[in-house]
Amino acid sequence: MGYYRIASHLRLKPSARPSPALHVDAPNSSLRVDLKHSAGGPPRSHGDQIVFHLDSVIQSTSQESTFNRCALKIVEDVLCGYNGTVLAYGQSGSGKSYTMSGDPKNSMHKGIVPRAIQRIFAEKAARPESEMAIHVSYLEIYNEVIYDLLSDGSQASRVVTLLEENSLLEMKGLSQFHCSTEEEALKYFLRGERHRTIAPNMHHKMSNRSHCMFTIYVERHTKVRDYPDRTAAKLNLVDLAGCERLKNANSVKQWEKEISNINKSLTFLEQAVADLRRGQGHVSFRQSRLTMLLKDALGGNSRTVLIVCALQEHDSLDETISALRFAQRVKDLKTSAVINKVVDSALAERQKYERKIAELKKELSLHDALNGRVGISRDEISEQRRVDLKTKIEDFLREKADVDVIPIESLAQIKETFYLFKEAQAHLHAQMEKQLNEDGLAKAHENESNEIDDNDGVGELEAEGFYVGVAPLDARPEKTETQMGGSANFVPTVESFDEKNTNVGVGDEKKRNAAFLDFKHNTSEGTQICYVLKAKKAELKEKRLAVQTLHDRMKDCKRQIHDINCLLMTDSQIDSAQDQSDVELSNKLHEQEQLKQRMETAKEDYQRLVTEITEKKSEIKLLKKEIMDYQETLLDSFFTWYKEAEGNI
Ligand SMILES: Nc1ncnc2c1ncn2[C@@H]1O[C@H](COP(=O)(O)OP(=O)(O)OP(=O)(O)O)[C@@H](O)[C@H]1O
Repeated sequence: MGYYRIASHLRLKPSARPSPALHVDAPNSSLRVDLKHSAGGPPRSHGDQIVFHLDSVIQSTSQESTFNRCALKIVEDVLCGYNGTVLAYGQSGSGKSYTMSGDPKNSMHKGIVPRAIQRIFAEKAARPESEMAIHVSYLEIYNEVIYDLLSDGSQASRVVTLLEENSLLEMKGLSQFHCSTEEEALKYFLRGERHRTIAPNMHHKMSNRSHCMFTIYVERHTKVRDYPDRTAAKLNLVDLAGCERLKNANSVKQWEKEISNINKSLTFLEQAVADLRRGQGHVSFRQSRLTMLLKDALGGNSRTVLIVCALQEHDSLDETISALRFAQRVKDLKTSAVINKVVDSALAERQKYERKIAELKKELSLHDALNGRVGISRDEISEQRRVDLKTKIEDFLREKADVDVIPIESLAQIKETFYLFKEAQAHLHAQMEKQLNEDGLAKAHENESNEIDDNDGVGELEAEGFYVGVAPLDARPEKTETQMGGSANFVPTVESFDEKNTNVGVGDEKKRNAAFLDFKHNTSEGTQICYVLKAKKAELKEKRLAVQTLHDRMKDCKRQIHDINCLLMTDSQIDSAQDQSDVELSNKLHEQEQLKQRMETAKEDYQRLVTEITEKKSEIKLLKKEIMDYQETLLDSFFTWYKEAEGNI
């Protein structure tokens, strides 16, 4: 917050007959009044004079340079976010309205208000990167009542209620209008001008009988920054009613009341200024509407300029001196203006918590230091720290002798430790999965090659003759060097049949087949072997069906493992998002735990099924071997029986 002195300018209305008492020293911004010429009272001695030092003395100056000298800086300040006030003060007819309003439609004679509007809209056009919202309001204080000059209703409906809460003023009933263009703002200003209370007096026909305040509200939003800059400032342009001597006024009750109210409020204004100059703790701003409205302009959040308008005619010398005294007093006042930032409540809340967190961290580190816990960090852990921690966890998991415990250092470290454990577990899981898949494939391959075609039909009779069938691959004997060409593992082929039965010619085939059927069904030996063979084949069929069922279950199990694995992979991706709450994290961990349990169970089932299938397969293998042995026995027995029978014949 900075303190700013109120600038005080004097504008003298051009006069054909200026008082000889007034001596302007424009370069030194001063005015000397020779009191010996002062109207009224006894003549003063020759040396009586007062010199008033101001910020500038403006005489015969254009409206444009008056604006540039007195008001431009304030308007620029408003564009930067400061509140500003330009106050025109002076006796009736001294040129206050000319200075503030002038002739708004005439480029040469337009006053401060239209020029301020022009400057603000020029800035809006020149800075497209800034969003500017401009509103206006216009009020007057007439006989101590505030009226909205922009409202078209009856006088009663235009009354504005002034409320004060926590030193902040609220004007209930004062309309504000948004203006998109300079013309629009000017249109509202002219509308308000038409509603002002005016009456003729001895100085001129259009004397303003009220204090008027035209306010331009500028809300600015700079878009280029990360954190947007929003300012909301207002420019109060005040045209005070002129003080007037009651004896000069036409004696009409209405006017007497007006003049008395105007003079009273101006007296309160002077009192407030005097209190402020004396640095009095309590300043009586509440004595009038005017002082309440000008509280900030005189000592609060505003950059303020006073333009005292004065007449140079000799018969107005007393009023001019009193206006100059006022200007001199105001010049010493200081205000405390600040840039009016619009607070983004969400941002403010965040900043508040950030500050709170920083304070708590400081408190914690102090607490740690007092308890001898040195080197504990509660900040996010660094990348290097993470790598170290990972190595430590890996050593811990490998049960390295020197890492039997991971010391707790901070909450962030505990969280990170959990993540790293999870990462290690996921890695282990992926490895196991890979291994399992490899094993599973190998086993499946092995199982497939172990498949036995039980439709070999060895020893069965076909319609056309004796069917020796095709032995499955695994039914073939593993040929060793010594076994090459041997008959230990007999495979019944036509050749081997012939080999066993060299005496049986091909031409006897029909006879032999009939004898084989006879042997199987009508001899006790053949019937017995066939009975056992049939039972063994039934058992084989049953076992194959069981293997098929186990195979189906194994496929289901494999699918289940794959699905759970996919879920676990998805979860681990979600987990990498850092912005999860503790509750979400705990739910996620719980879900993952359940998935892992399901995975364990599925894997156990899978292993059990693999074992069962392997066992069943070896049983089948044995059974097939037995069947083949029985088939061979059947053939051998048949040949023996057949030979004997042939011999008998
Ligand atoms: N600097 C100036 N140059 C030319 N004309 C001026 C100047 N100042 C004032 N006038 C003229 O003097 C007349 C009175 O001025 P103005 O209405 O501004 O006085 P005022 O102080 O506002 O009076 P009141 O308080 O009674 O309303 C107007 O006709 C105005 O054009």
